[in-house]
Amino acid sequence: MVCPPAIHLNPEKYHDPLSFNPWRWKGQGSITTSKHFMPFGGGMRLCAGSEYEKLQMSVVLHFLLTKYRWTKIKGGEIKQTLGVVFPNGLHIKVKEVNHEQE
Ligand code: HEM
Repeated sequence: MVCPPAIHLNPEKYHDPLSFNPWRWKGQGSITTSKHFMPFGGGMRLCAGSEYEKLQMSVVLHFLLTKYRWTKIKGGEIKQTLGVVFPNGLHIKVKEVNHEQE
């Protein structure tokens, strides 16, 4: 049995693991499951919804990032527990982008 958060937040494998840095996987190809990266589990218990979920997250993120602008108001401090939590929340203001005015 493995604990994915313990693996994903291992500073011996990932430099500064709590910082938001999607580029840490740049150039590594499309790794879905490895012994150092298993967001959807692995092996016989691999998440049955993993491909569907990756498509859904791509579509949702695409629209959230292209149609809206986000401004941080307060919070956002990360605390490492068994997972990653925001003890004081993360307050953001979301504004729809008006592409005609840009
Ligand atoms: C971001 C979203 C999701 C994440 C991070 C996630 C993660 C996981 C993980 C880590 C496991 C393995 C649990 C274990 O080893 O016991 C799992 C199993 C599973 N997931 Fe997901 N999941 C997600 C979304 C979904 C969705 C949308 C569905 C269904 C439409 C789904 C269906 C399942 C099923 C049926 C299993 C059990 C597979 C088995 O034991 O044979 N998951 N998921």
